[in-house]
Amino acid sequence: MTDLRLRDLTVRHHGPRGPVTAVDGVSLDVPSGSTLGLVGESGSGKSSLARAVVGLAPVHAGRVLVDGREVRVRTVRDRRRLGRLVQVVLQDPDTALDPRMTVRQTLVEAATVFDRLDRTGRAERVTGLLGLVGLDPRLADRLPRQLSGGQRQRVAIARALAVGPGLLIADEITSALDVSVQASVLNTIRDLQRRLGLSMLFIGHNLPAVCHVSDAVAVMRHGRIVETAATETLLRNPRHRYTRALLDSVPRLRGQR
Ligand SMILES: Nc1ncnc2c1ncn2[C@@H]1O[C@H](COP(=O)(O)OP(=O)(O)OP(=O)(O)O)[C@@H](O)[C@H]1O
Repeated sequence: MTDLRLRDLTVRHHGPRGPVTAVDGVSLDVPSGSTLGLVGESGSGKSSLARAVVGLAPVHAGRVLVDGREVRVRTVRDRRRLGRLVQVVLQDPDTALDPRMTVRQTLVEAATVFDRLDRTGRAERVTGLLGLVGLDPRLADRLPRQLSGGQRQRVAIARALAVGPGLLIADEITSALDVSVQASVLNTIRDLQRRLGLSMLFIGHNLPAVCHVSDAVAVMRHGRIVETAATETLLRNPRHRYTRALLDSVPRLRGQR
């Protein structure tokens, strides 16, 4: 079990036209074993926040705390050490997976980063991981291009789980998928989070999808958090007008309330 806390986190990129403050003094908590949703429109800074947690975007100010300890990713060794606790799954499985590696090779590579496994152990781990994400073990010897988008995303999730992390950051993991498979991938990630007792930061722009998997939701706009509340509370009684606007732009959700 792993908890994540951000304190006054500011992320600043150095763009061609000068510095861009993508995340502006954000504080949030992902308590151990729970899911915090982070929702906001494109460009609100969600990915910059996620990337900063794992050292892929520059922390300009503020602190990232994992299990109460401040994280500073400066070296490959730092990133490796953090990877044992925190794994990220990104939007596009096509670019995340190596096209020349079979599913088995991808999963074995991830599973043996920290653990030594013999032949039997490797085979068992691959089967176990595929089962966890709802994939048929017979897909193990396929290449990514021989899988559907949804299957590829499940492989990316399995790879993230292979090291046994305590915290998963899911950044728009269903956005690139066909609408027809989005719900099943959402359900899979929600079940996994519960079964494995993972902590999760679930990032998306689709409020119903984010609410579906999250215990609490933080709403982000222009690099700032405008509202954080338990999911039920946010849906029933949104306080910020931007949250209300997000809710009102989803007719299906309004029908459900
Ligand atoms: N590497 C970078 N260099 C310069 N500017 C960047 C970089 N990455 C992001 N930005 C800028 O930071 C701001 C926030 O972007 P970010 O991708 O974090 O938002 P987002 O909410 O994740 O949006 P999206 O869902 O479209 O990815 C935007 O103005 C974006 O143009």
